[in-house]
Amino acid sequence: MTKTIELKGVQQRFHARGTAGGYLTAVDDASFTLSAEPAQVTSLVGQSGSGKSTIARNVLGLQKPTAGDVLYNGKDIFQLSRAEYDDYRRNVQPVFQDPYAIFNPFYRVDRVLWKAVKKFGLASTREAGLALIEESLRAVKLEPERVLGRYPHQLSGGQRQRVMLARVHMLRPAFIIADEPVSMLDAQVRKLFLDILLDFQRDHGMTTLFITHDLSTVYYLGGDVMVITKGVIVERGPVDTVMHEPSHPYTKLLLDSIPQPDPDQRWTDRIEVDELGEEEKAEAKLASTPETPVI
Ligand SMILES: Nc1ncnc2c1ncn2[C@@H]1O[C@H](COP(=O)(O)OP(=O)(O)OP(=O)(O)O)[C@@H](O)[C@H]1O
Repeated sequence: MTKTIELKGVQQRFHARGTAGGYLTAVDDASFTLSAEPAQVTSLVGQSGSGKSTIARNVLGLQKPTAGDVLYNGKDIFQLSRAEYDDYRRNVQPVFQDPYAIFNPFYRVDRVLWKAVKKFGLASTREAGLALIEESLRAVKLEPERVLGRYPHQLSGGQRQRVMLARVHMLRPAFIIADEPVSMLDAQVRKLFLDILLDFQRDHGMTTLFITHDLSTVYYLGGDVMVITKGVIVERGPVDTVMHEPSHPYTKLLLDSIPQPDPDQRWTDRIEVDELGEEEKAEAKLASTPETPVI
């Protein structure tokens, strides 16, 4: 059976002071399906505060939607049996913007890889485990001898991100949920990271939900795109079609806001953020206690 992740009418509300009704609708009636076969890249693009990370958290089971369903292979992820849950945890892997939050600064980076080997029983001997770790580090263009034995602060942001990709490579999940994974990386390392994701799709059949505010990254990845604004997915389709023939005014606005390298054509347009002020949004976010994702 083809593995699937399906969102059906997902709505996420948060309590927020100073808003109409005392709550904020971060995601409204979101529905889409990700399928493991054929492997695909689907991007979710929208401005800051549009609800992208909330959808990622819903898909990863870190946030239970106020309404609607998140289904894994047709079953509600919040009601999986033990065996189904284990399968889901192995096959739906996150990659976040800042992997620094996931590494424990007191342990060498090896630990995150060895934990995956042990937790998911990937090797029966230490030698086999090490061979697997080294193979996966090489698959993400890292030299094992330059990474193993180091502490997180001794690696660059791009190297830390790729250690997380090495972990994904070891697990071979059906799905990667990548939430702004390249927004802290420079252009060259960003391209390297995106190429690795495309390799994973082509060579290992991994399907990625790629969350970003950056249309040029979406364009590079290809595949399908969903455009989200104010919690609502307003447009979706193949990247080429959406980019060249956008049908929703918001998509047109996003496209118009891409800076032009032509000095005679300066970037002057601003994108208006939604009706909540930035301060209110920041306050609403602060009011909640962020959970540290456990992987
Ligand atoms: N736990 C929470 N409690 C209250 N409000 C929240 C919570 N999480 C998110 N929000 C609010 O929901 C809205 C959507 O936030 P979300 O983080 O999903 O947006 P985003 O598109 O990922 O933005 P960014 O790109 O800046 O991360 C924002 O207005 C945010 O302040």
